[in-house]
Amino acid sequence: MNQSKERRILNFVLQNAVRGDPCSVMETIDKYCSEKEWAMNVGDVKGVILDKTVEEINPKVALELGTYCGYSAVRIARLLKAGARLLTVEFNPEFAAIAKQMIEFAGVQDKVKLLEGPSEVIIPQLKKKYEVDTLDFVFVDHWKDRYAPDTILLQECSLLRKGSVLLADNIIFPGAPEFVKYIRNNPRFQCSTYLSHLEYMKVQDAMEKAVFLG
Ligand SMILES: O=C(NCCNC(=O)c1cc(-c2ccc(F)cc2)cc(O)c1O)c1cc(O)ncn1
Ligand SMILES: [Mg+2]
Repeated sequence: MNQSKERRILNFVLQNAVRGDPCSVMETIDKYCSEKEWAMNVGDVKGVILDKTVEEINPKVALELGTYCGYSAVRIARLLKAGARLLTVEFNPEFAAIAKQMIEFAGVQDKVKLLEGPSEVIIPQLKKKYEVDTLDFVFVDHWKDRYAPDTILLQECSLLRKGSVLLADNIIFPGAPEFVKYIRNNPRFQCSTYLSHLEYMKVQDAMEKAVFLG
C-alpha cells in the first residue's frame, strides 16, 4: 500500500529535522512542501501573521481547529509560555496519527493536547472533559464550511470571553464566505483582515482576526 503524502512529510522531518527543535521541524516541512509536494500547512508566510498574533496575545489556553500534520500546532506551541497549553482538534485519524508524531519529534508534546474527533463534538466537551474555562486564542483552519457554525458553537458553550481572539486561515483561498459574512456583520466581533499568500504559492490568500467583545 503506497504511503500517503502526510506520511512522506513526516518521514522527511524524521530524517532531516533536529529532534526537539520546533523551528527545525517547521523549516523542514516548509522545505519539503515548497520543493517536493504542496500541502495545506499554514506555511512560512502566513505563519508569521500567526506568530505575531500569538505573541501579542500570549495565550494561557489556545485552541486550534484542524491539526493536519501538526505544523501550526508546533508553530503555536513553541511560542507558549510555561504552563500555557494548546488544544488541537483533528477529525481525520490518519492526520491525527501523523500530527502526534510530529508534535512529539518537535518536543512540544507537554504543551499540546491533540483531540481526535469532529469539532462539533469536541467543542462542547472542552469545559467539563478538558477543564477549559475560556479560550484566549483560537486558530481556525479546519473545514471551511465549519468556520461559522463552530464560531457560533464556541459562543453557545461560553468558551469565549471579552478579548478572546480568533484567527481564521484561508479567508480568500479556498475561502470561507459564510464565515466572513457572519463575523464581519456581527457587532460582538471586532474584525481585521491580513492579506497574504496561499502557502507555498503565489496565489493570494488572507487571514481574518476577530476579537470577541463579550
Ligand atoms: O481539517 C480538515 N481538513 C483540512 C482543512 N483545511 C483545508 O481544507 C485547507 C485547504 C487548502 C487548499 C488550498 C488550495 C487548494 F487548491 C486546495 C486546498 C489550504 C488550506 O490552508 C487549508 O487549511 C478536516 C477534515 C475532516 O475530515 N473533517 C474536518 N476537518
Ligand atoms: Mg489553512
